[in-house]
Amino acid sequence: MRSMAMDQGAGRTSGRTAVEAVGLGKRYRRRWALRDCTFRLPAGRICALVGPNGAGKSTLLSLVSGLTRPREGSVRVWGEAPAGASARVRIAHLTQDKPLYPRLTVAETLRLGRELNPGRWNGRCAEGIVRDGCLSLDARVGTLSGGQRTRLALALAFARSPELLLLDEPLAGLDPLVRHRITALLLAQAAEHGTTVVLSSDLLAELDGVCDYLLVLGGGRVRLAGEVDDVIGAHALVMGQRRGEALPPEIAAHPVVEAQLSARHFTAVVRRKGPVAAGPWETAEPSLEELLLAYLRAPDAPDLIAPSAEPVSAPVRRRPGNKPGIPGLPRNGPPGPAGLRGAWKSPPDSAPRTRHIHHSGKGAAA
Ligand SMILES: Nc1ncnc2c1ncn2[C@@H]1O[C@H](COP(=O)(O)OP(=O)(O)OP(=O)(O)O)[C@@H](O)[C@H]1O
Repeated sequence: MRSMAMDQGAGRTSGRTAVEAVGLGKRYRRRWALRDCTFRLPAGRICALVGPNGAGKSTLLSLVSGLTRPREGSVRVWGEAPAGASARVRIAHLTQDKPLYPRLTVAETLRLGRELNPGRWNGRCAEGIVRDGCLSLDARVGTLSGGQRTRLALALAFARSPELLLLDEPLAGLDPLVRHRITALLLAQAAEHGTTVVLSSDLLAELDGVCDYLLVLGGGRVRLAGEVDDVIGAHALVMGQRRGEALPPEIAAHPVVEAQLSARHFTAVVRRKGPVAAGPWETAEPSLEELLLAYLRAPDAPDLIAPSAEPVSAPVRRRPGNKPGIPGLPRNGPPGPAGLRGAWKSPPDSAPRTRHIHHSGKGAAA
């Protein structure tokens, strides 16, 4: 699936900036939901927005769509304030509850969409999406399944011809087959119309191959941002036989994002400072899912803002201890054996497992 997104994206990627946030913060009463959020999303990307519950994903989408105003900092969409009239027509925001009128039929819903969006309603697109899902035009929205409602909501969103589409967990609650169909629909439509998409999702395994850009939030801040390939390429997954209490020093010499030690084996995701030394262990590139899981399990691991995600208008303010961007590493270090990723899915032994070691800086497992 990765190549699918990359191929579709390649032709429409440009140097333009779709979204740029600088020091963006939102506070609800006494608590910050999002703070010091700085990143750039280039146009034409399919960006995964990932983070644990309460990380601020919905808040960020609302700020980008202009639904909510920031408490501090700024966000620009196509260089403009998102709440302004000219930016607003270029943005579609599908919130988690996918607001639709249950008493209207599908046909009435599409008619309403046309009436509310004069001059920029693509009826052929909406009808095509509805027809491909075999939705009856006479069916009442209240009787549709979750997947059918999602399809109708996406039909409304794409028919508005947005240049930026913000989707808040559009795949939640759908069965795997429907998720696959909706994802394929999303990729095809985004490719056809050149839409920049931000897709919030906790279905980590399904983001690989769909998204070519990554924004990971945690604790109300940006933890990872940039091209998926750049971010993955800055890390290594190392696994081998355990010999002692700690990780081998050659591996612990790299900043350890997360390490797991079982009775006989260790696995670690490290931020590579250079090639990982050869030794009695295997080194591979982590999959997107492995990398995301490592960061989600290690909330104190250092943030990584790739150069591709640095705003043009202002430098990224780094938290103490965080290293800048990706240090121009050669990709991949020593290659792992073929099929390693598949094998990694199951634990390397069945001994009572696992000790998670989280590091915020230099690794030295204890
Ligand atoms: N309207 C609101 N009033 C008060 N607090 C809010 C409001 N909306 C969000 N919050 C708080 O802001 C924080 C971020 O919430 P947000 O919904 O943006 O996170 P999220 O990453 O989308 O979470 P989830 O994955 O559960 O949807 C949470 O602590 C939440 O309780």
